[in-house]
Amino acid sequence: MNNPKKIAGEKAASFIKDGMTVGLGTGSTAFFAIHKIGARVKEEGLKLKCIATSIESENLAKELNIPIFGFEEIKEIDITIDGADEVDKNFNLIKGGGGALLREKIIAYITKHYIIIVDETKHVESLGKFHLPVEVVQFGWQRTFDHLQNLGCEIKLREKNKEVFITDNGNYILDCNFKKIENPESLQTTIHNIPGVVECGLFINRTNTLIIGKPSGEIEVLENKG
Ligand SMILES: O=C(CO)[C@H](O)[C@H](O)COP(=O)(O)O
Repeated sequence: MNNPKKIAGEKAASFIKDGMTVGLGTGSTAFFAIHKIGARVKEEGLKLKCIATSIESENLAKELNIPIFGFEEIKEIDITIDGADEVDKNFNLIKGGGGALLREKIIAYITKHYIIIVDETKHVESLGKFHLPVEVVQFGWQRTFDHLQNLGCEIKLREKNKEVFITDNGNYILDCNFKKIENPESLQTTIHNIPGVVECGLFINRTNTLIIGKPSGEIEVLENKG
């Protein structure tokens, strides 16, 4: 049995070429891509400029001697490799299961080639079985909760180790269970209009390449031509 996350992550790392600026994703699938990039930096002497989507990924990259830069130096990214919680047939995503959605989205929006790596269980017909993470400011979060609930979802304030989970940006996450999201684009607009919302985990029209790892060892690479 192959590890689908590992083979997808390692395949994605093979897209990176010497001299590129690279966005490093967050989560257990991105972990394998970052490790492979670290190995390529060490073995092939690749010269890269990398930026991470979370403190966790930045720390991992530093351990692997991957050069990390800030936004003072990086205006545009050649390739970002990141995981996702769900990917629909139109390449739209739910992200933020690991709580890094805001930084992930900022990085996605300056990326020329956005590569998403998943195992096949995450490739779905339509989004919504996975809860939609919404990052909200702490001030008045209960009222932001009410506005979101009025959209017809069940919501949980995210916790970790029995404490309220705090993002790298000092905010809370409300996990919104919509069951099925019929129109991700219009839902994103509606959520963005709620006061207190910082960002939501819908990534519309961003993915260029989807890499799906399977336990058989097969890797499917789908290009978004839309
Ligand atoms: O969006 C994310 C973190 O905010 C992750 O990319 C997403 O949750 C997938 O994680 P994993 O690869 O561990 O299943």
